[in-house]
Amino acid sequence: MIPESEPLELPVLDVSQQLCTSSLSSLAAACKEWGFFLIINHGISKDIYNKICTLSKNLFNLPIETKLKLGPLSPDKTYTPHFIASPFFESLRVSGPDFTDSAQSSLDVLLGENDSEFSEVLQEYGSKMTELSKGVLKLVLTAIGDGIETKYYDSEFKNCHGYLRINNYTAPESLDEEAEGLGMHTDMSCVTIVYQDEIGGLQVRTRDGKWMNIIPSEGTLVVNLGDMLQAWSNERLRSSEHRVVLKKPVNRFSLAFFWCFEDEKVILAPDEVVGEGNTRTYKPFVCSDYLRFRESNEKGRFEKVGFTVKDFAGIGFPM
Ligand SMILES: O=C(O)CCC(=O)C(=O)O
Ligand SMILES: [Fe+2]
Repeated sequence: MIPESEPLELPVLDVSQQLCTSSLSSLAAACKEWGFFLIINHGISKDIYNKICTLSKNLFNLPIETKLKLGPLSPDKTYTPHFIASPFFESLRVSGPDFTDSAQSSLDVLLGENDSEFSEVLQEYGSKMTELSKGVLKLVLTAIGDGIETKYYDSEFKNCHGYLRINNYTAPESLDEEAEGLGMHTDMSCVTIVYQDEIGGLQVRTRDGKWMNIIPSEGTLVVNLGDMLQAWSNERLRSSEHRVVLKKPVNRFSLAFFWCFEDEKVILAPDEVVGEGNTRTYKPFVCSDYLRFRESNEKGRFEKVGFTVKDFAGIGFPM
């Protein structure tokens, strides 16, 4: 069994403030070392989480036959049933930029009717998370080097898009051993912003292989850097390896907002980001080819680390 890490001071960023040089350098260190950090004062209210949680529970409580109308064999494929990622995990995807439309079409299939309250609240959440993701990404780029954000944000990141996964973890019946709610994985995004409810269970892996608990705290969101940023930055930014463990016999709820490059984007670290005298560690690749590689590969599928962006495009890593 892998030991759990001693509690360490986690990087917390106040995103309502202009960051000073020392906060930027601790942000850069956190992004390189951990691949994640926490944010506060992000302007997303507790109220919106409660609403999404309550409304989503009604959907997850529908019979499985109904939910499977959006399952992996359906045209929409927006619902991931239990036993794909883990026996406990199920998830509904809502895609931007028109979150209302995406939520509405899922609801039409599930309920056969409109639920404007649900689609409106998801639109509000999606728009806020879009703005937050852009802001967070700009901060990360600013942190990794002078002028990087100014030079590359517009040219490289302006076509990014977001989608939301509403995750529901059913309560494990027996807790003789900790149940794995979601196995260790990396996200395929540039950045992912996660809200976890008060149950907790999100863990991030340190470079020396220890698991660090991310204790939930009201008003705090978790930012995980994803594979796309790891490759684009030539590993100056680390893709966070994380998982969810279920330690209590209760339902757990989370929202993960993925901010990603457009499918056709060719990912190649700019020379200035690689830095003089450093070796390039990734071949250029098309974003959608990597997504397909992860989906089609048993070990890379959904949530299993085994085949990641390093295996796909890392120089000196045979595919
Ligand atoms: O449920 C969580 O806290 C994390 C979910 C997650 O990592 C994901 O959906 O990729
Ligand atoms: Fe994740």
